[in-house]
Amino acid sequence: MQLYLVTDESACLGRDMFWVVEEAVKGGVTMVQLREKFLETRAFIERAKRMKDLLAPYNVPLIINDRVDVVLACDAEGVHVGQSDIPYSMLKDLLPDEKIIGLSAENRKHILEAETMDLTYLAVSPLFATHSKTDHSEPWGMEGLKWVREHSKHPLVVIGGLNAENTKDAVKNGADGIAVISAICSAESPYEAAKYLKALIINQ
Ligand SMILES: Cc1ncc(COP(=O)(O)OP(=O)(O)O)c(N)n1
Ligand SMILES: Cc1ncsc1CCOP(=O)(O)O
Ligand SMILES: [Mg+2]
Repeated sequence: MQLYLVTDESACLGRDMFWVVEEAVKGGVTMVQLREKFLETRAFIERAKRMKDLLAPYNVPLIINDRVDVVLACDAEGVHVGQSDIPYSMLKDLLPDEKIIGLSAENRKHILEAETMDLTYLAVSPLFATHSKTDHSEPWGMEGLKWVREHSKHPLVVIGGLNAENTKDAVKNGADGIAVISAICSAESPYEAAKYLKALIINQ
């Protein structure tokens, strides 16, 4: 979870997304989320299976955005859901106990509600404004992250506008993991970008 890559084919500058992901994993990415907002179900499953085969030799877990059916169909390691997605209580019934569950929290109420949940991580979303998600809510900012760290028992992932300039600060203020789309997918070298971010996280 330390360095978490969220995929977005449109952010990959015309390069093959699987190539981008493999370079990023070689550079130090520790978890990958397949985020497909427009694919039909069968194409999503096929892509998820291919991604799982790519990640397995590196022991990097595959997380599926939004879709429990796709998690089950390709035996991915887990799911990431937001506040408008399938509710946590249903997820717990549908998924085997060992699956990773990540949940987005967009405000203080979400953080407090999550205290009774058995989550693998809670995403502070978004930390900063970003063009990679058009419908995001009001950013938490660094002060917001400090508040979350004081009030949540969960491992925290930050997402939204994370890059080489602000990663160290986010970790200092309570982030256990940094999740990115553009800082890796749109980097000239996804390998070097991941390596650099990973070093910032480890040596903070
Ligand atoms: C690691 C991580 N954090 C937050 C999100 C956002 O999830 P959500 O609010 O459900 O929005 P969509 O990604 O589904 O558009 C995420 N995907 N990953
Ligand atoms: C999927 C998602 N959820 C909250 S912000 C975001 C996009 C993060 O993209 P970037 O790392 O390019 O800011
Ligand atoms: Mg969602």
